[in-house]
Amino acid sequence: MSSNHESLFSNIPKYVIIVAGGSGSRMQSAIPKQFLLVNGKPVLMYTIEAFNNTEANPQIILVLPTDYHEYWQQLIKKHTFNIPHQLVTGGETRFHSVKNGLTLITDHEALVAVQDAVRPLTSPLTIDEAYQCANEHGTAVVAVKSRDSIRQVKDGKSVSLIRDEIYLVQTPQTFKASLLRKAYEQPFSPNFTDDASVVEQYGAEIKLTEGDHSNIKITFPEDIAIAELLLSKKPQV
Ligand SMILES: Nc1ccn([C@@H]2O[C@H](COP(=O)(O)OP(=O)(O)OP(=O)(O)O)[C@@H](O)[C@H]2O)c(=O)n1
Ligand SMILES: C[C@](O)(CO)[C@H](O)COP(=O)(O)O
Repeated sequence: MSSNHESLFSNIPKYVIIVAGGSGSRMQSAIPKQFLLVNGKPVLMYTIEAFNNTEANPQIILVLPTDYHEYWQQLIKKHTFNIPHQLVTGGETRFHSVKNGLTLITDHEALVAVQDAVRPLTSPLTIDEAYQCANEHGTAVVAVKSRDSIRQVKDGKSVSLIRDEIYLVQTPQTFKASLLRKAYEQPFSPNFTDDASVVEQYGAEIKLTEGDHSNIKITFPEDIAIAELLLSKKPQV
């Protein structure tokens, strides 16, 4: 990033809404997966640290399940975690949790990233590139090309799709605040599986930025072991 670019960029307020309001039903753990320990540290702390290590240096809004605010305070103390952030209560679905996070952002000129709390391997470079792209185009969704061949199953029949046209979508998903707020005023649809689908339904074009196959979402029990391995190979900042 050139210094000119950087100074232009630094004038714009930036936020990240880290959604950690889910229950992690597929993980089947005693506590929601965002609090599980990976190499001794809660998943969520890695995710917050990644954003804290960016040039963008966004204000952090953390969406937590209602019942886990006190638990989070205990974790903060135990791990002497001191990255500043604001807390919001989670909603019934990811969509509603993002909406709750957006209530804290009144600045329409800002850039807002939405990040799954359970992606502890997102790199600061990926995050900065996404803010940059959203600054230029209004939208930036991190994605990777499929490494596998793809077939679509419909009405009991499977057809091959052109692999080079298929991207797997990750987070962060970053937008101009005014656009994201308007998009999230739409009524909820079960097809809203991420922020891009909400903003696309509102009518905006979605720009993709390059992600990384290691930016995994911790979803099933085996993902904890994969994250432990990948994080142990990552240089700590
Ligand atoms: N009501 C919800 C549901 C999900 N999320 C967050 O959205 C991210 C991605 O969702 P997912 O992996 O599906 O998490 P869970 O909903 O917790 O998992 P599951 O679907 O297995 O129950 C997670 O960081 C999760 O905490 C949220 O903030 N509020
Ligand atoms: C937002 C997301 O991580 C992009 O890949 C994904 O859509 C979340 O899906 P989930 O079913 O809520 O885990």
